Amino acid sequence: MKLISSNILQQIITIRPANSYKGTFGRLLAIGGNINYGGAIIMTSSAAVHAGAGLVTCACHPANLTALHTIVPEAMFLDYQDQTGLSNSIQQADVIVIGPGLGNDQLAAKLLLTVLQRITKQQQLIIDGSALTILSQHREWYKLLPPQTILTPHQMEWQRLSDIKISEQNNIEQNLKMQQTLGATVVLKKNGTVIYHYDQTVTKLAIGGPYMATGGMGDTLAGIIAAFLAQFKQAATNQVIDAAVYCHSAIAKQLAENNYVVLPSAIINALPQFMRQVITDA
Ligand SMILES: NC(=O)C1=CN([C@@H]2O[C@H](COP(=O)(O)OP(=O)(O)OC[C@H]3O[C@@H](n4cnc5c(N)ncnc54)[C@H](OP(=O)(O)O)[C@@H]3O)[C@@H](O)[C@H]2O)[C@@H](O)CC1
Ligand SMILES: Nc1ncnc2c1ncn2[C@@H]1O[C@H](COP(=O)(O)OP(=O)(O)O)[C@@H](O)[C@H]1O
Ligand SMILES: [Mg+2]
Repeated sequence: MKLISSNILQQIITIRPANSYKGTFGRLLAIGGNINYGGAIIMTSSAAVHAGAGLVTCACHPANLTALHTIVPEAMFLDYQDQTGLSNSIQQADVIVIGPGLGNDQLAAKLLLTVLQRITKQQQLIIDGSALTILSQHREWYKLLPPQTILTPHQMEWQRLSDIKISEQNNIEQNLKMQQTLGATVVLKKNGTVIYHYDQTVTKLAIGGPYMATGGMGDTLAGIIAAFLAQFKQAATNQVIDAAVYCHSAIAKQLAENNYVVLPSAIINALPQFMRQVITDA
């Protein structure tokens, strides 16, 4: 198991080519945000915009439209009940993230199945939050996961998916076995997040802390991972994921020097400056 070092940031976050446009940095579709959990998908979308994704569409319950456009007008809106609109957006996306605030009703399950059935090998999929819980309740869908899928469970979500109890989740071999069964990358989020990559390499995060224990922190991470995958296409996927996970906690750590608790929104706001600093320091 290899510790992720700060060098990963300089390796992945590079100067943007002059000859570029928004399409160069990826089309991202974020699906989630039911009537109760709109904040989750808004944080995911906002994190993705601030982390540099070229074009972000947020598919959620229409009750969240005004809040979405107030907080992050750069993001486009789609009613997640609009089947034609969703089909088109799925087709156009380079990266899809599904789950933050999606909830666990019939519509939510239908949305996840639609994505699993329509996604192609050229696109990348991140499954987070409620969509992980839904997946654990439909284990016959495990075989539908495209090989490049990234799962970002917290410990209870991992227990639901894998039947590995939280108390046994330090057992790397057991986690790796389940990761192989799923054929996906697993970002097992906790104090000392461990990433079980698709090729069975295992990396560990040694930064971050309890100042991050706030609702929305994982929703924000999902947006950062998605944005990094959407724009840093020249680099190896394993490293792009490690860089996104490191970046999220490195910003939190920096903010925690002056803040008792670090809000996900504060991490989001700090992203552009932090990423610029990485280039200056390189
Ligand atoms: N502003 C918004 O809109 C927000 C919306 N959100 C959205 O809500 C949806 C549900 O996601 P969720 O994570 O809140 O609930 P769930 O999956 O039931 O897990 C909680 C259960 O697991 C247990 N537990 C044990 N260990 C744990 C661990 N290490 N980390 C976490 N939990 C742990 C825990 O134990 P307890 O605390 O009760 O002891 C409890 O029984 C999802 O779509 C998400 O995106 C949130 O992001 C918040 C902000
Ligand atoms: N004590 C802690 N130390 C380090 N990281 C933490 C701690 N508590 C929470 N985190 C981080 O915060 C995030 C929480 O994710 P998650 O539970 O999915 O949040 P939410 O669903 O509310 O957005 C993860 O990235 C996790 O590693
Ligand atoms: Mg979560």
